[in-house]
Amino acid sequence: MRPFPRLHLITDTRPGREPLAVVAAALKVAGSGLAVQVRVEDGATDREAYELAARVRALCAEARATCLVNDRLHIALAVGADGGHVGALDLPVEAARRVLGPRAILGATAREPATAKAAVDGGASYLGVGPAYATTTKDGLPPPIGVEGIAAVAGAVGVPVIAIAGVTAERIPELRAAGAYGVAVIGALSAAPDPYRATEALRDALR
Ligand SMILES: Cc1ncc(COP(=O)(O)OP(=O)(O)O)c(N)n1
Ligand SMILES: Cc1ncsc1CCOP(=O)(O)O
Ligand SMILES: [Mg+2]
Repeated sequence: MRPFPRLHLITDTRPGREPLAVVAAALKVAGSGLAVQVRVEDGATDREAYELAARVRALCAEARATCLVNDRLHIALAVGADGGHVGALDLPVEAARRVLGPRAILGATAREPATAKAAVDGGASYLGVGPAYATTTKDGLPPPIGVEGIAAVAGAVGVPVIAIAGVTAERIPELRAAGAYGVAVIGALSAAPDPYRATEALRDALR
């Protein structure tokens, strides 16, 4: 079985972004060390989400990388993704586990130890923990929990903690020192002038 990836790239489908080009560049660098999470804007149709997920899934399969789908678990199943990710406004973790089945990868969002433990008890196989730092990528987030918050969650659970929000290559050492297994990024790759080079920097910082 592949080791669980430490670098998670979440697709950026906002206007002007090029999610598939960014995914292709990141896969060239990180290959099986990458998980790509297909995330579309709330207003996207299921058809749009399916078409993007099917293309990402094919690119991931070629590179032996992990493919996850955010929120829309029927699309994860439809494209044969490796799993999905749910948060507080999505299916409850237990229900998500029933939908995906016992072997799928299931991520859940948590920002503090109690919800993290409940998610693991409900069947989460990894946790997306944050916001670690401030970010402009997503509106309406609660205040950042910082490396202390990451450490509190990482110390409370036995599944991989993936730190999210405002993550850069420079911040990876302190996140790893706090107990994060890996990181999830949008802007660090999607807004990079050279996503290939930016993936190299993230990958090297995670080694
Ligand atoms: C790895 C990872 N961590 C957290 C999230 C956020 O999920 P959620 O809280 O459900 O918010 P949306 O991404 O659905 O807007 C994530 N997607 N991935
Ligand atoms: C989807 C999501 N959920 C919490 S923060 C976030 C976006 C993180 O984006 P960035 O890596 O650009 O800060
Ligand atoms: Mg969600």
